[in-house]
Amino acid sequence: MSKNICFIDGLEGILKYREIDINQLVELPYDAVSYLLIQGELPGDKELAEYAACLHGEREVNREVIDVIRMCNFNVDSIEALRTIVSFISQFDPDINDSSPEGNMRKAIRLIAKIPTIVAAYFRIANGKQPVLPDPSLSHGANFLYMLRGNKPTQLEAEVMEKDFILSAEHELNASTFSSRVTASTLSDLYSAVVSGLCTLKGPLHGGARAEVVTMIEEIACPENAENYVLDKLSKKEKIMGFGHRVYKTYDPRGTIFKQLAKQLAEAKGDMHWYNTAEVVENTVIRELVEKKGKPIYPNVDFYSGVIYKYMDIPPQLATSIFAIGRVSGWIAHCFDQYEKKKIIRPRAFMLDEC
Ligand SMILES: CC(=O)SCCNC(=O)CCNC(=O)[C@H](O)C(C)(C)COP(=O)(O)OP(=O)(O)OC[C@H]1O[C@@H](n2cnc3c(N)ncnc32)[C@H](O)[C@@H]1OP(=O)(O)O
Ligand SMILES: O=C([O-])CC(=O)C(=O)O
Repeated sequence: MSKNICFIDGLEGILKYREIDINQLVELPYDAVSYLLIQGELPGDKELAEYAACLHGEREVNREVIDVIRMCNFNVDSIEALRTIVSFISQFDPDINDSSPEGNMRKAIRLIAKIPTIVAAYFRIANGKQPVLPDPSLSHGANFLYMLRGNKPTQLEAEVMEKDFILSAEHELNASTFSSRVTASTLSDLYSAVVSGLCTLKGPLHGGARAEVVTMIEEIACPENAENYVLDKLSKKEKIMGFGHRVYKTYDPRGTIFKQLAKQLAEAKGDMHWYNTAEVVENTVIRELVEKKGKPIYPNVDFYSGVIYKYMDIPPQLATSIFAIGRVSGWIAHCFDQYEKKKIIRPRAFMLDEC
């Protein structure tokens, strides 16, 4: 059942994937969480080894993909390229016309495995460098950073990236997952459903907020500027990116974990600057909106993840695509659930009044 994929208590700030709390999930490898979401239960050692081997073996992309990346416009957000290329690679998938559960699983593995390679290759080519071949011996997070930079990340950076993918992987019927499900509900193929998800994730009210957070932290530049920046925005009735949530009326549990990770990275790098800037933003928003106005506007999943990207030298143009690397497992879990239902999603227009 779709409600079994994810559980959110927006008042208590509890999040579970398949009945397992996010605080436990974040200690697992991304491959295990991806398996859990898609297969419905945690893998045993043998299942995990097999699933990981399949994923790691499917990371490479073909020559044509690199040729298309070279034709992209590098002055816009990377999600423009990612959306196009995911659509492009569907033509080369030998299972594109096989909608059996087995065919869909093979497509799922290729999508989860190749999206990080596409994002990293885009980044390297955009910066005048050659793409780096994936390293099958590395975890999802470590391999992504390796393909991005051309050298192995520190253990902490690899762990933070892995946890970012896990924390971003699933969130019930958020806008992009809903979009993917609607596409799957017509029995359209998995690539089309993932492209729908990517198009919807891009918006700044949803996954696009993470890129805006990175830009905002850069613009604020130092903790001394942060309070006035927030007060100025609020006085103009503008939103502070990375805050607020339709479901959480308390602190987002992923926000708490991301905040700890941001602090760990800041300490390890001996540079508290971005973390302290973010903390003043948070304290000001909470004082002005929660304490003075009683509005439940706390940091969401996009706030401290954006701060982490500052510490990992990840530019805003990559932030939404990196979110998608994690979220694709959630989209696929929902699509598989939807395929089983074999029922088209077709709400009536009056239902939009309640959204
Ligand atoms: C992965 C994700 O999608 S997580 C969300 C990522 N998006 C963002 O961070 C963008 C900023 N946040 C927002 O725009 C919103 O909080 C959303 C889209 C996440 C949720 O939207 P909704 O549930 O529709 O809340 P809505 O936008 O109506 O806001 C309710 C009130 O809180 C205020 N508010 C909500 N978010 C913020 C914010 N980030 N900054 C300032 N005020 C805010 C609104 O101005 C509104 O005030 P009002 O009642 O006085 O008019
Ligand atoms: O659930 C939502 O509405 C937004 C979302 O995707 C998330 O918080 O991860």
